[in-house]
Amino acid sequence: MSVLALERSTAINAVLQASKVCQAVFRNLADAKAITKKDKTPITVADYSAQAVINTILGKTFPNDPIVGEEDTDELRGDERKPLREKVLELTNSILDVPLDENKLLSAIDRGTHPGGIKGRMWTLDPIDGTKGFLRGEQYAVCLALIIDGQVELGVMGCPNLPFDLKNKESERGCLFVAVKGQGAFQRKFSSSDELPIHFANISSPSEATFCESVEAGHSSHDDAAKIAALLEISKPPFRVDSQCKYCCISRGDANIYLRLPTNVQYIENIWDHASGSLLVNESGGTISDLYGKALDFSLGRKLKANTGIVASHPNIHSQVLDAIQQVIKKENINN
Ligand SMILES: Nc1ncnc2c1ncn2[C@@H]1O[C@H](COP(=O)(O)O)[C@@H](OP(=O)(O)O)[C@H]1O
Ligand SMILES: [Mg+2]
Ligand SMILES: [Mg+2]
Ligand SMILES: [Mg+2]
Repeated sequence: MSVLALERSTAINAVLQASKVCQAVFRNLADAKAITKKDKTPITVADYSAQAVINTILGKTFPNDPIVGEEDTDELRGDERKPLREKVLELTNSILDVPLDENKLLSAIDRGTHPGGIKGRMWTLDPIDGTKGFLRGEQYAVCLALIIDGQVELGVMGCPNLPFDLKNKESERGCLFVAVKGQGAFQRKFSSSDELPIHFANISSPSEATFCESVEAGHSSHDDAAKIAALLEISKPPFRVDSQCKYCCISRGDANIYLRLPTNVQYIENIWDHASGSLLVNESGGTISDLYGKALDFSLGRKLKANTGIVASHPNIHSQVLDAIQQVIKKENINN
C-alpha cells in the first residue's frame, strides 16, 4: 500500500460527501440565506454542514487527528439561531450514515478549532472556499489537506461547478483534484473514480501567459495585477475565478500564473485557503511562493503569518514574475 493511502481515500470520500451537501444547497440557492460572521464575511448552511460531514468522516477513521477548520459554532448557538441549526442538522443527516443529534452536530463542527502548529499530524479544512462565489452561483471548492510536522502531505479539492474540460462548454461539471507529496497530481470527475495525471502547461515567456486572480477585488488587488501584467507584457485578459479552483486551473494548464496581491496590509492568509492548492501546484510541476519568493510556511498556526500574498507559476517564469511584483510593490511603498 502506498504512503498515506488510507488518508487519501478517506479524504476523497469526505470531500465528495461534503460536495453533495453544497450541491443540494446550490440547487436552491435563493433559499440559502447567508449570515455574516464577526469578521464580516458570509457563511451559509452549506459551509456549516460540509464542515460537520467532513469532520465526522475524518473522526471515524482518524479519531486522534486534530482539525484546523475555518468554521466554528459561535454564530450557530442560541435561541435565535435554532431554525438555522435545524437546517444544518437536516442537511448533514441527509448525507451521513449515522444521524447526529444537535449536540453531536455542534461538537463535530467545533472539532475544527485546533490552533495548528509545527508538531505532528493535523488536517486543515475549508468546507466551502469561495463562499461569495457560491452565493453568486459561480465557482467554489471544498478543500481538505493533511499537514504533518508543518508540511502539506496530502491535498484534496472538490470543485462542483468546474467543467472537467474548460475548453468544451458541454463538458461535465464536478471535478476532484488530489495530490500526495512525491506521488503527483491527479484530476477525476465526480461521476467516475478514474484519475488522470495533470501538469502545468509548459511556457517559456511570461508574455504568453494567462494569469488567474480572485473575482473579488477586495481579496486580491486587480489594479496591482494589471500593472504586473503590463510589465510582463501579458496581453491576455485576467482569468477571474473564485476559490482554490484557481490552483486547479493552473495545475491542469488552463492558465499559467496565480496572483494573490494583498489589498490591505493587515490581512494574513489562512492555511486552509492555500494548503491543498499549494501541494497541487508543487505536484503538477509548478512553483509557489509568497510575493517575496519565500516558501509558504504552514507550521505557524491557523494563519500564514510569515508570508505576504501568493504567487504560483511555471518554474521557467517564476523569477520574472517575482521581479515584476517587486517593481510594482516598491513603487507603491515609495508613493505611500
Ligand atoms: N481581505 C481579504 N484578502 C484576501 N483574502 C480574503 C480577504 N477576505 C477574505 N478572504 C479570503 O478569500 C477567500 C476566497 O478567496 P477567492 O477570492 O480566491 O475566492 C475566502 O475564503 P472563504 O470563501 O472560504 O471564506 C477568505 O478566506
Ligand atoms: Mg469564509
Ligand atoms: Mg476559504
Ligand atoms: Mg470557506
